[in-house]
Amino acid sequence: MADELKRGLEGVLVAESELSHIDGDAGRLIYRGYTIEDLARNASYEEVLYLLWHGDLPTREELDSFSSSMAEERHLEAGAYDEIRELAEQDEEPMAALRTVVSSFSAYDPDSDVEDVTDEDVNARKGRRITAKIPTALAAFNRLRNGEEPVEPREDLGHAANFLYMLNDEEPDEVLAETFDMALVLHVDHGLNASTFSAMVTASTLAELHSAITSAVGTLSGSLHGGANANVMKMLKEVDDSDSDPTEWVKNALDEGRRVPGFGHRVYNVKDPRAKILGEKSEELGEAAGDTKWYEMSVAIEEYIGEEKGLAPNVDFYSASTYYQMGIPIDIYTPIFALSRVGGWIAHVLEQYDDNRLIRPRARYVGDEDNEWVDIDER
Ligand SMILES: CC(=O)SCCNC(=O)CCNC(=O)[C@H](O)C(C)(C)COP(=O)(O)OP(=O)(O)OC[C@H]1O[C@@H](n2cnc3c(N)ncnc32)[C@H](O)[C@@H]1OP(=O)(O)O
Ligand SMILES: O=C([O-])CC(=O)C(=O)O
Repeated sequence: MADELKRGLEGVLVAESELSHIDGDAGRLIYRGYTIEDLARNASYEEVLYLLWHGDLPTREELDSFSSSMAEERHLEAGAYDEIRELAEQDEEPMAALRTVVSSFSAYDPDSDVEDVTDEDVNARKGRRITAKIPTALAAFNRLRNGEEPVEPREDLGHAANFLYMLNDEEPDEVLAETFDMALVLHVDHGLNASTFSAMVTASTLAELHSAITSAVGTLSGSLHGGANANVMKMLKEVDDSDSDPTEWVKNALDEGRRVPGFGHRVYNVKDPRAKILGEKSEELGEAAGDTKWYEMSVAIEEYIGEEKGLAPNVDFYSASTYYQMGIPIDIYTPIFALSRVGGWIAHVLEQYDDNRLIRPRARYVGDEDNEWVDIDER
């Protein structure tokens, strides 16, 4: 057995996947062979979900039927609303609230007692339900913590537009709906990122889908992963409030040994292609509002860190100013990442079930050997 230690599993191949591929030197990302640029420009979130879950792009008829079957699952049971109300009253942190709610979805899932956790038809239904209900739960949580009543989902709106409608109790205009839909497409899958791997590890024990997705939500929340998008916006606001030059501010942060959120990546050695697309969106939104301050500040930081540290922005860097300009509260940026990424988690869990082997690496033991037992009263 090889004894080479790979800290953080860097570069280690642990599975075969047909879902997404990252060329980290070229800055290229594909889902099932389609470039992220083509998908972002042309496909809806539902269309990409279908591609990931079913293997091919849907025909118009297939997409209509798939989208309706998702929309039908958007509602939440009364018990789920009670739980969300309680979490909002306790002022729970949004990712923790989401993790709890996603876990509890299994209590209301009509397929939860099916014994074969790998059953494809059952998992297709469970996957649709989990993905369809997360936006409803997140929008309800956000409203309840602000003292507002939840807005019931509408089945006549797309996945992205319906979320914004439930969040704001107002149908979004076309620009907002399309921008949000594109952001969901950009975030849905990304190889074996930490949260996806976490879902796969859980599934590999033959735990069922809700457990795998709950593991993944917890893993996404950390500041080295999905949690970085909210930290980027907090940083931009801190820079703005300090009235200092963005590059001066970042220089100080780096001198203090701080990590700058939204920069660096385990796989990309160049700019993340998703950051390019989101950067353009951020600029467009700023221009439409007549204020490109956030975009310009971001560009100044990107240029400085590129020159000084050779680090490029990842997906979280420009999603921050994009969401901010859409009026989305900063502390739900990471739950929104989960709202999209759940589609990728499910796709990878289905692949895992399809060709399962328990995931169980080893650690090199560096602890004591041959200690003598000492009775408790003699220690
Ligand atoms: C959706 C996503 O998950 S995208 C990633 C989101 N996370 C962030 O944006 C948080 C900031 N970024 C980081 O912390 C890292 O770049 C990670 C976690 C994304 C990747 O980490 P790793 O592949 O393990 O790289 P590692 O942590 O070894 O960093 C390599 C070097 O670059 C430096 N570095 C990496 N990212 C940053 C950063 N954002 N700011 C400052 N320095 C950084 C490290 O300090 C390290 O330098 P050293 O070798 O002198 O110690
Ligand atoms: O791939 C990764 O390690 C992190 C990332 O960009 C993502 O999950 O989208």
